[in-house]
Order: sequence, then structure tokens, then C-alpha cells
Amino acid sequence: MASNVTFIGAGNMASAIFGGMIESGYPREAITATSPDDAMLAPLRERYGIHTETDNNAGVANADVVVLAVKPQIMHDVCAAMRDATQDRKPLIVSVAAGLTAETLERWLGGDLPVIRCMPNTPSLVGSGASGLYANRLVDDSQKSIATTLMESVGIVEWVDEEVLLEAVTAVAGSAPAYFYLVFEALEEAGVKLGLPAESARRLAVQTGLGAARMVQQGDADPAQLRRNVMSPNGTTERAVTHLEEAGLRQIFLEAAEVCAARAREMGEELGKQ
Ligand SMILES: NC(=O)c1ccc[n+]([C@@H]2O[C@H](COP(=O)([O-])OP(=O)(O)OC[C@H]3O[C@@H](n4cnc5c(N)ncnc54)[C@H](O)[C@@H]3O)[C@@H](O)[C@H]2O)c1
Ligand code: PRO
Repeated sequence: MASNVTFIGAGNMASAIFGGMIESGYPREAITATSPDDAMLAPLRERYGIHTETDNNAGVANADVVVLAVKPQIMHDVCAAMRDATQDRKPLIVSVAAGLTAETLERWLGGDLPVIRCMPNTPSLVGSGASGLYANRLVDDSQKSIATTLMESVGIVEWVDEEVLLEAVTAVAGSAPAYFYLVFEALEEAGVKLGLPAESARRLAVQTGLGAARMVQQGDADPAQLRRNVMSPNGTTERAVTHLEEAGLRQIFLEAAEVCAARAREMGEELGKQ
């Protein structure tokens, strides 16, 4: 029988994940989502046919898996209010919150709980997500397999052995859709400056991004080789890529990844003091 999965918080991330689970054949009767606002839950009941609750403790009462999907800033209060229910039930806890460590979450929920931390990203909304997962000492193999099933319903999954590596996952996947959107914005602006209608520039740039990503995923060659395949000697691409390299693009990405990871750590430390 399928595990009962309850999502605490029914926003973007939660709905992406339970939407993906249902599309992959997970029984909707085994899924519950909570939010204090029933007006927000009503369309989810309608669209997905899942159970909903405005009371988090009622949501946890029958759960085998509790997915924490509220903003990190309110997580302490949400966990503290669910402590008794989670201690009674001892479900698997899966958190998608940025920064908050497994130790912090376990402590807020009263201790002695299997906790999996997950760092997903928004392309999960279209089934093309990328998630990093880390399990604490109390998680067993069957629980790891449940978390893999949940997150593979919306994309790919990479497990990490050390929790600190979730900061790197945040830098290259959790936050990274925004970097690609920035590149699309910049290419569109450049196309417009060079005379293209904005809509054409966007379509061309986005389709190119999609095609380039597909070629890397197909695995025929690594990205550096695929890049060289586009660069005819003394041609147009070589001129553009040399400009990007000389302007320090690689160093800029490295620094962006470093500040991103540092902010994840900082959020965990700041919020974890509670
Ligand atoms: N958005 C991203 O790119 C992204 C990526 C990775 C991880 N995350 C993490 O996912 C989590 C959720 O982010 P989101 O983008 O889905 O946010 P969101 O604002 O879309 O969803 C949060 C939900 O929490 C609900 N909520 C508020 N108070 C609550 C309470 N007391 N009890 C139960 N539910 C309550 C709200 O109704 C809302 O539906 C965050 O912790 C964030 O760090 C987000
Ligand atoms: N979005 C969240 C943030 O910016 C977490 C990763 C992606 O904090």
C-alpha cells in the first residue's frame, strides 16, 4: 500500500511535487496538503482530488511521510506547533526548505526523527526539476527509496553523503534556474539591440537553450566539446566566446555559486538559533 504523504504548505514547491506524483500514478487518496487558508486549498482539491486540511496536526495524524514545504522563516513556529503530533507518529520528515539543517528541523520537532533534506528547483513545476537529497542517521533504505520516488516524479535526483553539499546543490540547481532566466533576458535584450523583434529574440534564445541542454543530456560529448563544435576557427562564435571568457564569465559564475552557498549556510545559522 502507498505511504500516506502530507505536505505542510501547499504553494509552488508542494503543488509541483504532488502534481508530479499524481501524474506518475501515485494514488491521490494517499496525498494530503495543508495551508491555513482554505481558499487556497479549494482549487487544489478540485484539480488534484487530494485531501486537504487547514490544521497541520490533523494533516500529520495519518502521515507516513511529512513534507515540510513552508518558507524557512516560518518553519520554526510551524514545527513547534506540530511537535506532539510528529512525536506520536514518528513519520519520515522531508524538508524542501533552503538552509535549515536536518539537526535544526529534528530539534524543532522534538528529536529522534528520520529527516531527509531536499533541495529542489522550480522546473519541477514542468516535470524537469533537479533535486539534491541528504538523509540523516535515522533514515532507512525504504525511506530513502520513498523520497527518491517523490522527487523523481518531478525530475532527476542526486543523493549527497555530506549535508554541506546541499549548499553546492543550491548553487548549481536550486537557485540556478534564475541564472538561466537572466541569460535569456540578456540575450533577448541583445537581440533587440541588434534589430530583432523582442518576441523573435526570445523564441530563438529559449529554443537554443533548450536544444543545447538536450544535446548535453544526450551525452554524445561533454559541454566543452559541444562548444568547440560550434566554434569555427576565426569565426563568429570564437569571437563571442573569447569575449565572454576574457570578461571573466567563469569567475563570475564561481563567485555567484560561492555567495549562493554562503547565503544558504548563513540562513541555516541565523534561523537555526531558534
Ligand atoms: N521557490 C523555489 O525556487 C524553491 C526552490 C527550492 C526550495 N524551495 C523551498 O520551498 C519552500 C516553499 O517555497 P515555495 O516557493 O513553494 O513557497 P510558497 O509561498 O509558494 O508556498 C508556501 C506555502 O506555505 C503555506 N503556509 C503558510 N503558512 C503556513 C502554515 N502555518 N502552515 C501550513 N502552510 C502554511 C502558504 O499557504 C503557501 O501555500 C521554502 O522553504 C523554500 O525555501 C523553494
Ligand atoms: N529559491 C530559494 C531562495 O532563493 C531557495 C533556492 C531557490 O532562497
